[in-house]
Amino acid sequence: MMRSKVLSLVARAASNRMMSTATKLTTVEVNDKTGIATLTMNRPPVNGLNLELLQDLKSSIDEVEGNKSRGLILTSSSSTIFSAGLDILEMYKPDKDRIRAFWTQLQETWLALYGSSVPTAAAINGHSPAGGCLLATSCEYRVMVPNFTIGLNETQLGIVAPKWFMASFLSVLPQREAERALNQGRMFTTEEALKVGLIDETANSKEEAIEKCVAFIGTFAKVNPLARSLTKQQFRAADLQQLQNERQQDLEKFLFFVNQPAVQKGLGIYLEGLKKKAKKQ
Ligand SMILES: CCCC/C=C\CC(=O)SCCNC(=O)CCNC(=O)[C@H](O)C(C)(C)COP(=O)(O)OP(=O)(O)OC[C@H]1O[C@@H](n2cnc3c(N)ncnc32)[C@H](O)[C@@H]1OP(=O)(O)O
Repeated sequence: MMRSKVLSLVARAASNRMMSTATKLTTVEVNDKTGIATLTMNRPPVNGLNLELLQDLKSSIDEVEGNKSRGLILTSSSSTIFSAGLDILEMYKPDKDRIRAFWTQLQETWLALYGSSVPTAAAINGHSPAGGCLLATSCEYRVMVPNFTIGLNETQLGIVAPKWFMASFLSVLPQREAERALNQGRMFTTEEALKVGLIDETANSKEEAIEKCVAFIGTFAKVNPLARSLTKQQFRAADLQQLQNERQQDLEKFLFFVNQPAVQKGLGIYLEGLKKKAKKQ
């Protein structure tokens, strides 16, 4: 029996970057029986990671860290999309101040999720390109529903994944597979992702994916929580420290890159393609 405690009701949804409405973008529900928190992204239509969703994700992760949950499961309220990755509208013809806040928030959210002290798992119940894959690979375990795709497709958009995106990817895949997939901007089907080790298990539904994530988190039931979390943090310390040390340079590098006319042009063409495809459907 699940007592649904909505711990994080967050405001400021913005499907248009200038507009804010009082919609919650993430919810956290803690299961009374298992003590495990399910963090659900809820920014239709595709859980595009804009500034507000990233802020909400970060505060939800902080909440889970603070409420003594036994683990965190990240999932989506959509039936077909886990997350479409970064909201391209944040990067295309960007507002100067907002894009700084956006990238800084992305860094903070990644540091919180990748460095989380609680066991983390992703129930990937839909497509998970780019930033969506970053969130999934920041977790310790991934269960994915069939007929979707996952991967870091940045090169397909003419952009370059930063080092810390690569670090998350490399924490899951061997260097050779990771390098090839990133260079190709490859999107893996669920089956391909399982074969290569990008995901750990498949499940036939979101519910089953969550059950499998719960079972993974349950494997730590008899492990000392402090020893477990310190061990995890030691494994991840170098990646986390590298971004901490280079946060300002990473931001400036991103701003320089994204403002290049050729990059702006590429993003514009990519967006146009997405919109045309959406209209045809
Ligand atoms: C130096 C920079 C480093 C940056 C590092 C990371 C970069 C990223 O994360 S960039 C984002 C990369 N993401 C993608 O390439 C995914 C693009 N989207 C898709 O492939 C599909 O939308 C998806 C498979 C996720 C879902 O397909 P559908 O269910 O068929 O939906 P639609 O394609 O019809 O999309 C609906 C609606 O959403 C808009 N959309 C989709 N993705 C994005 C996005 N990432 N950012 C902004 N907007 C997005 C799409 O244009 C449609 O809009 P409307 O036409 O207005 O309805």
